[in-house]
This record gives sequence, structure tokens and C-alpha cells, in this order.
Amino acid sequence: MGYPTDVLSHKNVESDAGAGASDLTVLHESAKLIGQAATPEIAISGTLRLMSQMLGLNRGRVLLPSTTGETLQIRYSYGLRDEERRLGVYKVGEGITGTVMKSGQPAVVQNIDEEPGYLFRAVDRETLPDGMVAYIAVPIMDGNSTIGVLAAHRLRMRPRAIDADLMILRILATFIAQIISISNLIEERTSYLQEENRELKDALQHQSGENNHGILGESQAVRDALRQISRVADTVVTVLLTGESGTGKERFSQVLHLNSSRRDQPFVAINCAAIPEQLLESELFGHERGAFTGASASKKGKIELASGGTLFLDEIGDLNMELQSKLLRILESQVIQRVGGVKDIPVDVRIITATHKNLQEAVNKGKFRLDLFYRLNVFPIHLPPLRERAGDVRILASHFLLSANREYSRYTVFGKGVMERLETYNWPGNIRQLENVIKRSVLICLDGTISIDDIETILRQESAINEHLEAGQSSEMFSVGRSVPVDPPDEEVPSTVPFSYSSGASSGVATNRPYSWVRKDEADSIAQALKHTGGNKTRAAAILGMSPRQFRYRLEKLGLPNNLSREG
Ligand SMILES: Nc1ncnc2c1ncn2[C@@H]1O[C@H](COP(=O)(O)OP(=O)(O)OP(=O)(O)O)[C@@H](O)[C@H]1O
Repeated sequence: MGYPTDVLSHKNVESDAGAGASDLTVLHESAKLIGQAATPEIAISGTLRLMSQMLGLNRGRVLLPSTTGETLQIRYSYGLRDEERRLGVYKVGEGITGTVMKSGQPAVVQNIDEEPGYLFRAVDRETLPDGMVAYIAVPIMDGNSTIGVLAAHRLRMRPRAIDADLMILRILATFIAQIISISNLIEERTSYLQEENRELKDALQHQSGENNHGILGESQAVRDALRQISRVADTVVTVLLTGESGTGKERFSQVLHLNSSRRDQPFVAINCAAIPEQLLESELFGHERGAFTGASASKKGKIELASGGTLFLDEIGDLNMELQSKLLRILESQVIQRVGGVKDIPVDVRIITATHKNLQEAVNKGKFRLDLFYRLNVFPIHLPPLRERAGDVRILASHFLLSANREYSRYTVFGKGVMERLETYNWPGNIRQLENVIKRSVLICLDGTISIDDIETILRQESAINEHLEAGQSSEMFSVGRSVPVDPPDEEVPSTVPFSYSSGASSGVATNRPYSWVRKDEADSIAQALKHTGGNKTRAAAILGMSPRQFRYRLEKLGLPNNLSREG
């Protein structure tokens, strides 16, 4: 450098015990500030104030690079006027301060009046004391990079060694580096989340066009399905929704209902595969008092409950021959008879059906009535699997992340490569599976960033379940189904229970879950999940994508102790 610098070797004045004590006080107090101050402004300005009041290091300032990185500006100071702060701008490499930034080396100017490199830019010479004034500047380092400069003036002739001041400034610079890097990290994360939120909100706004009712996706398949739905919504045409499990058949049937003139009347959904055959008839048609043991009062069935509105019959391919005939009768004459009744009850329902089976094949095998097939198949709408809907995974994944964050009060983000991994997975369980995987990854992720490893762990568990499902499924199905009866009949598992709700109350939709086999090798993941949640079974169940009832069933079936959670 072209100016006299005097680094640690300088020993012109003895340091005394008093100086040592004030050094320690400053260090102790500024360490407290770092830990307790609410903002970097309070912590750094407080440290600069201590430097001035306890050590005589005056007009302390912290200079940080501008956004372009070309200049340094005074960001925090003590004892400088606003105008002085404004003037304190240096190019990197310019003057003493700029050189410290560029070289990463500290500088001590013994006498600023004799140092040509000292620019007097922020503070006029007249403002400073008459005697000899020194200037010390040290780099603020984050690892090996210089992220700013800490500098101060001191009266040259003082009974305290200038190298003691240099030393303490270097220590304080490491404190300040910590404050700055933590606040940068927070700022970075906050702006990332804000940006992500903005994008998601834009996407949602864009997606939830007037008639879409929250249907997400930009693929041609989704657009086609929505276009077809809007074409037939306000007609009497019977719609058959086909597609693999979890592709959104029920969701689209709600959109159909909400776009029809029946939107203010009930929408009632029932899953024909989820109810034992002997109960299905009375669920659908209701029963009269005394119709069977336990029928102590007459009861309306789902068809009557849906009167004026829409009845969604999911897994229609699972209806037995007798119920197929009865359904045909409703479609033809709009009347029903309750179980045990003789009276024809007129009903006004729009029936939408769905299946993940290939109904044509069921007809060929004599398992489904041809006449009913024709009645239902007037207007088929096919929902393709997620793996064929390029681009939708990204939109849906971001949406499910946002809603899981809301649900669990988290601020989780996807780590590097996660979105790409989600996009290449083939999602046999489609959108429902994607939703489950994201919820679970938010729950298992501890540091706020979902990593590829988190996703791989969950996908491995998923593939194991899929293998079992595939082993048990019928060839008539489009793909992985949920009708493999391995879980217990269960009133608490929403997927197995018929549910109904009024139109417009789409938030009341129960989440469908596939059945899954109880596997011996699940014991480990169950134990781990319980350990992770400190024994909370409901949260452990959510982590594994199960209902609490399914979770308890597994504990019992696998012979795991109920208090397994709190061990080790
Ligand atoms: N396009 C979409 N946008 C947002 N969420 C969707 C979309 N499609 C489906 N979902 C969500 O995915 C999950 C599964 O959808 P849905 O229950 O409608 O599938 P399904 O085809 O009826 O399944 P199954 O045949 O197993 O009954 C639900 O939580 C649903 O809200």
C-alpha cells in the first residue's frame, strides 16, 4: 500500500490492566447484543457505541458493499451525522477503506494528516480533534471472503497501545460478521419465500379461473377435461369419469356439479367399493323400519338425500348385478324404493359415475350390464394419469407444499433437485399420492428444506406399498386401485366411508386414502415415526400417510407395544 500501515508488530505504548478490563467488558457486552438484539441495526450500532464509550474508538462505522458490489457504503455508524454517512462511499480499492475491502488486510494509519491515501471523504478534518488522529480499518470476513469493513478514529497519543485497539477491532469484526451473515441468511430466505408465495398466488389466481373451482394444472388433459365439463354441466347428460385412482375424478365431478344449475342443492358422494355389499343397497336407497334386524327406524338413502342435486357414484364397476338393475331403473324412471318398502319414491338427481376399471372389459366378461354401460357412458371424460400431464406436477407440488406449510405452520421449501425428482417419478397413485408425499416430507423435514434424501426415503416406502397393491389388483383396472381390502373396515378412515356435503362446501371433502397392506417390515418405520414425534400417534400416522386408526391397527397387528414411542 502507498501509505504507512502499522499492524500488530507496533508496540509504542504499554497496555495496562485497566485497558484489559474494558476490552473484556466491550466483548462481553457486544456478545450479549449479538444474542439478544432484535435487529442487526441494534446489535451493530450498540457495538460501535461501546467502542466509542469504553475504548475511545470514535466515529465507528461498518461499511458494506452496494448491491452491484462496486462501491462500499456506510451502513451502520456511531457518532457520524447523516450527511457524513451519506458521503462515506468508496470504490472497492479506493482509499484506506476501499483497500482493506479489496485486500482483506487490516490497515492502521498512525496520522491521517500525513497519509496521502486517507481521503477525508466522510468526515472533514475540521470536525476532528486538533491533535494527531489515527484511523484503524479491519476487514469483516465470512470464511475467506471479505464482506465489509469495520473502521474507527482514535486520538494518536493515548496511554493504550494501538495494537490492542487493532486486536479488539478484529475480534469485534468477527462478531459483526456473524450478525451480518445471519441477517443475510434470514433476508435471503424471507425473500425466497416471499417470491415463492407471490408465484404461487399468481399461479392460483391464474388457475382458479371462474369455473375451475380450484382445479390446478395447465396440461392439455386438464384443459380438455374442464372444457368438456363446462360443455355438459348444465345439461341432463350422464357423465362417466374414467381414470386411475387419484387422478381427480371426484374433484372433477364436484366441478361439474358446481357449474350446473343444481349448484345450490346437495352434492352427495358415495364410494361403491368401500361399503360392504350387504350394506350398500340400504346406503343408496334407504330402508323402511323393520326392513332388517337393527332397522329400528326408517332412513333415507344417499339417493334421496341428493334429491334436487347431484349423486356421485365412485367405483361404479364394483356394483353387483342386482344394484346395477336398480340403478338402471333410477336412470330410466327417476323412482326408487327403499329397502323393505313397496312405495315408489320419485327422485330428481343427476347421476355422475366414475370408475378406475375398464368397464368395457367388465361388460365383455359379463360382470357389467351392457344396457347400464350405455346409459352411463353417454359422455365419458377420461382423466389421464399424472405421469402423462407434463408440467402439472410442478404446479400441484408447489400448491401442496403451500397448503401443508399452512396446515402444519411450517416454512418449508424444496431443496435443490427435489422438484426435478418429483417430475421424473411416475406417480402410480397420481395426485393423491403426490399430495401425501409432500405432506409427509414437510412433516419429516427438520431444517426447513426438503432434501432429495427426504423425498427418496418416502418414495421408497411408497414403492414398497405399490408393489403389494399391484400384486393384489385385478387386470380389469386401469392401474393401481384402492379396492384391495387389507385394512380393517373402519369408520374413522374417510376413504372407506360414504360422505355427503352440500354444494359449495368443497372444503368439507374428506381425503381419500388408498388401502394398504400391513407389512412386517413396517415395524421399523412405525417405531421411527413414533420416535420422531415423541410418541404422538396422530402425527406419526400423518408422517407415514396413514389415518390414526390404520396406525393403531398396525401397532396391534404387528404386536408392537403401545408405549413403544417413548423408548430410546
Ligand atoms: N387438478 C387438481 N388440482 C388440485 N387438486 C387435485 C386435482 N385433481 C385432484 N386433486 C386432489 O387430489 C386428490 C385425489 O383426487 P380425487 O379423490 O378426486 O381422485 P379420484 O380419481 O376420485 O380417486 P379415486 O378413484 O381413488 O377415488 C384429492 O385430494 C383432490 O382434491
